[in-house]
Order: sequence, then structure tokens, then C-alpha cells
Amino acid sequence: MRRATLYRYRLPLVPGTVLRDRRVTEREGLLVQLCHGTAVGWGEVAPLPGFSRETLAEAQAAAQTGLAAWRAGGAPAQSGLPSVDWGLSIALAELTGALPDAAEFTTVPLCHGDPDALFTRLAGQPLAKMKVGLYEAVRDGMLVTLLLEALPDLRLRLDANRSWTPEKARQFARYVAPALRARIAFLEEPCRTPQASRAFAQESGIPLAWDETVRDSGFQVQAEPGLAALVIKPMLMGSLAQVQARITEAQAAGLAVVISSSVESSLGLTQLARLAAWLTPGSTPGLDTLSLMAAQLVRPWPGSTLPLRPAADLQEVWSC
Ligand SMILES: O=C(O)CCC(=O)C1=CC=C[C@@H](O)[C@@H]1C(=O)O
Ligand SMILES: [Mg+2]
Repeated sequence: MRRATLYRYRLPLVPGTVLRDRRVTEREGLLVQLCHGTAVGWGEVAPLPGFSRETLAEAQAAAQTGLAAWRAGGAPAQSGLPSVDWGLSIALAELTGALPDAAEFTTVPLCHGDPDALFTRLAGQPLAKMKVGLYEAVRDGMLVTLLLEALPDLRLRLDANRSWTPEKARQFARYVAPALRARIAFLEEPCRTPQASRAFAQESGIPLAWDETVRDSGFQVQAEPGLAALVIKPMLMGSLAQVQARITEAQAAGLAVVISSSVESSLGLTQLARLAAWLTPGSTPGLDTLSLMAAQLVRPWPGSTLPLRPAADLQEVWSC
């Protein structure tokens, strides 16, 4: 006997959370629970506003269609909505045991904010991620230099979210000495266009990573001069099969793959930690977004002190 249930969640975000220039106060999404005999599988369907093309209402409608097909004995057909295809396929992978339990809970601290807080937080860390492009490029360059000089064991991942013109990117690089640039693991999407980002990576010697570009239509995985890594956000990409295929292609091209958060609940994040341990061993995932939330959901992230909302508190919205 098969049974599928959809639950709606709303989790408050810490005050001042900004995603792609928007101030956001809460994260909304759906959890799906599949039951078959004694086996249970959970998944999360949570389009990320500003990043996902589908709305939560569209995702819910497509999830219901897919779950009804599964309930009738079939496999959920691909909806073409990444959040739905990801959430349903990962629930199924959990149900069937295809998703291993072992997880990579070491993650890369995500930093923004004032330099003093950064030094305390990052002392002793081997790797951290810092957002750039939110303030003046010169200030970003100075801060990166300050951090790398003060913490000689630290390497940085940087993310500019396509915010710089070529001139701004050059201003940033001018304030980071070439010897320090070697400790930048990669810079995600420095410039407004992939072409400008490529040119900047070649000129500056700072390794490049694609994140937004992976989701551009027509994107093909290929090794390119200066390209170090692909950042993969499964909630924005699609089914487990699609995610697996992209990871395999990237690894075959010699690129590092970083599994990254789309600001999922703790349930979704623990599944991404399992995915990372399974498919990208040796590459520390970028999952440090639980600190943006005021609570955890259903499954705890090891070591988090945030209150946990149990499954019994979830609001059921649909079942079949
Ligand atoms: O990749 C990581 O280390 C953490 C996730 C992360 O940086 C992001 C998640 C979701 C939206 C963005 O603000 C941001 C990104 O742009 O990659
Ligand atoms: Mg990014």
C-alpha cells in the first residue's frame, strides 16, 4: 500500500536576511512524505524566490500530479519544475534506500558582515565562503587581503553573483596581491556575463566557478581555461538523476563539484549532506545556511542548537 502526503512549512529567517537584493523574512516550502509498506521517504520541494522560476503554488500543483501517479503504482513523471523533480526523486531515493545514510556534515562557513566578527569566526578554519559584490569592489579586495594575511591557514571561496563590470572586477583584483590570490579556491560568477567572467579569470589568475551559469539554457559542461568548479544546487536543477548526470559529466571533465544549499530546511540540508558524501567525496559542500533560520525542521543538523519542529507539528495540505 502506497501513501503520499504533502506538508506546508514556514520558517522564520533571521532579521536582515537578503537574497538577491531582496530582504526576506521567512522561508516557505513543502515536505513530501512517501510511505510504502514499512518504508518511508521524505523530500523537500521549496522553490527559492528570486532563483527558481516556479512559484510554490505551481510546485504544489505539479507535486500533487506526480504523487498521484506514484500512488497509482507508477513513477512520478518529470514535471520539468526543478524543485518538484528534486523533492520527489530524493524522497523516492530515501524510500528505496538508494540515498546512502552517510553524510558530509563538515561545511564551509558562509560569511558576510563586519571584519571583527569574521576574524573570530574564521580563526582555525581551513576554508570559508565570502560574498563579494555587495559593497565597493575595492573594499571587498581589501577585506579579502586582510583576512588572508591575518589567517595564513585560510583558503577562501568567493561569490560575486554576477555583480561586477570588468572594471569593478579589476579593482577588486588590484587589492589582492598575486601571492594571496593563490589561496582563493575559486570565485563564483564574478562578472555580469560568462564571457566577461572568463576574461577576468584569465587575466587575474583567480580560478572561476560557475553557479548561475550552470542554469543558463544551453549550458554544456566543459573544461575551460581558468574554470575550477561547478556549484550545484539540486533544488534549482532537477531530479536526482539529472543532478547525478551533471556531477558525473563535470567530474569527467576534471572539474570540482560543490553541492550547495538553496536555503533548504534542516531536513533538506541533511539530505544534501548525504548527497555530497555519496557523489562528491572530498569536496566540502556549501551548506552553511541553517544559521539564517530560526528553527530546524523534522531532522536535526548535528551540533545545531536551533529548536527542532517535529513532523507532528507540520500542517498537512494534501494526501493520496
Ligand atoms: O554555496 C554555499 O556555500 C552556500 C549557499 C549560497 O551561497 C547561496 C545559496 C542561495 C542563494 C545565494 O544567496 C547563495 C549563492 O548565490 O550561491
Ligand atoms: Mg553562488
